[in-house]
Amino acid sequence: MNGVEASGLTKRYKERTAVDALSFAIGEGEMFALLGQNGAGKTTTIKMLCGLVRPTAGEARVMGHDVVRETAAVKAILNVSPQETAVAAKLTVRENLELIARIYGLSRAEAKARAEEMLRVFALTERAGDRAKKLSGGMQRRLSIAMALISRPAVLFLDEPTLGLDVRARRALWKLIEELKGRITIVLTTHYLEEAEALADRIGILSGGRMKALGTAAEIEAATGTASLEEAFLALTEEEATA
Ligand SMILES: Nc1ncnc2c1ncn2[C@@H]1O[C@H](COP(=O)(O)OP(=O)(O)OP(=O)(O)O)[C@@H](O)[C@H]1O
Repeated sequence: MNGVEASGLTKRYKERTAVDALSFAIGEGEMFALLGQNGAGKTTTIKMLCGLVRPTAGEARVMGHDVVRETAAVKAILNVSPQETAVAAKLTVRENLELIARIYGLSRAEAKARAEEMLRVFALTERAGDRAKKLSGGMQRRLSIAMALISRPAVLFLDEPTLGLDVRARRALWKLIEELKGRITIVLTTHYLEEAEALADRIGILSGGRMKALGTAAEIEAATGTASLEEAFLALTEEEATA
């Protein structure tokens, strides 16, 4: 079974086509990076895959469940770590984790146990009693991803997971994300091409709502006759930049 698949997936807002007939499949356990300039359609695509925005046309499935007809099932098996971290500033780090676990229906004891596990995995145990607003940007990102993972989703969407982080914090987060590789299906959006190259099994490049290329970094470079992912990206998104 594929982790995520889309067929002719389209979203139109009045005269603007945000996502234009996308068809692709992401294997179960694959780490997939969705790249594109601002306004290329990444967020709209992810919102449709999460059942948050209704497609104008086409269809999509998450672990075999249709995102429109089986929205509840889709929401139960995926989770999202959004661009703006969804951390409650006034709650402690541990409380944030337990709250999400409880929202997902875990018992108090289970929620506590999972929160401790996440604190350990994400190296936040020492800060567990601190209010979330006191954490550094890197720690808040780690907490945000830990919160998305506490429900043990089969599919995880990571929207710009390392936005605004310094080099060291970014590398630390890459390591944590890498450890998830193969265990769950991950769709990650990023503006950092080196992040996509470091983490993703395959990369999709969106421009003007269309998938301009899909494959490994090497395949995309070969298909565009370029020597780096950055050059390939610039070549594939040129049309949009001058439109
Ligand atoms: N609710 C909406 N109503 C009208 N137009 C929208 C709406 N949401 C998105 N759009 C338009 O759809 C297009 C794609 O937007 P989207 O947010 O998906 O891009 P993105 O690739 O995620 O960009 P970014 O990198 O800036 O986050 C843009 O032209 C945007 O203005």
